[in-house]
Amino acid sequence: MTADIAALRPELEAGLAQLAQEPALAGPLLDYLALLARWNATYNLTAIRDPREMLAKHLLDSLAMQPFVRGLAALADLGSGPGLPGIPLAIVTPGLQVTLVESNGKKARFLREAVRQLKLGNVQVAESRIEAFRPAAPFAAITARALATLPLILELGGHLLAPAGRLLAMKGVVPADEIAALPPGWQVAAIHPLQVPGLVAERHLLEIARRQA
Ligand SMILES: C[S@@+](CC[C@H](N)C(=O)[O-])C[C@H]1O[C@@H](n2cnc3c(N)ncnc32)[C@H](O)[C@@H]1O
Repeated sequence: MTADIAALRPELEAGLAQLAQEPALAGPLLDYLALLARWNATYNLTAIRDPREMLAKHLLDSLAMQPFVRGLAALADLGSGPGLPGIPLAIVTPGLQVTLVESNGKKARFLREAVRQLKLGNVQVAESRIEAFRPAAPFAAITARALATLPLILELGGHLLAPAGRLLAMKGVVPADEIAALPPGWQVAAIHPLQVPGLVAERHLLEIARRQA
């Protein structure tokens, strides 16, 4: 790990404390950040290039939704890109199986390398279009961050959810227009404002579920 990334530890530990997470998790999270920053220099995996900025906008932003996946057995992170929010969630939630669904070849290659180097035994990589992905069993939840509108996410990945499963979508301001355009059979089950340490921007987690007959 380079010195500039190691120097982020106090800031990350403070953010983890604010999110009621163990400070000891800073180690594996910084290993992931270091790998992401290294690959990003060549492969352009994320537009955010400064590791310090990645800490709040990628790591802590992803972890702010962790209370809503705690207790789940398995989820699929759709359009995971460089593993967000799936990899930070998997690191801090070892009992959770996380499948990262990503169709871009170089991003999927990075994800496989991250799983290998960081020894993420609870993470699988599915290099696939979301809409073409056919897992052995449906998921209790699908996550999506910076992927698409709510209706499009459901169109692409609704088939991946178990009957009582939920889409957990990270958004900035609550997208009233997207909610109004939800496909028939789906409804908002909950909207949670999120506090992301180091970010002033508004963040929300939307839970979308099937309407019960
Ligand atoms: C803007 S990036 C967001 C990445 C990550 N979720 C994040 O929060 O940083 C969207 C990602 O979704 C992937 N993607 C878009 N449509 C997809 C599809 N239909 N199937 C699989 N991956 C898709 C893209 O390749 C890209 O990596």
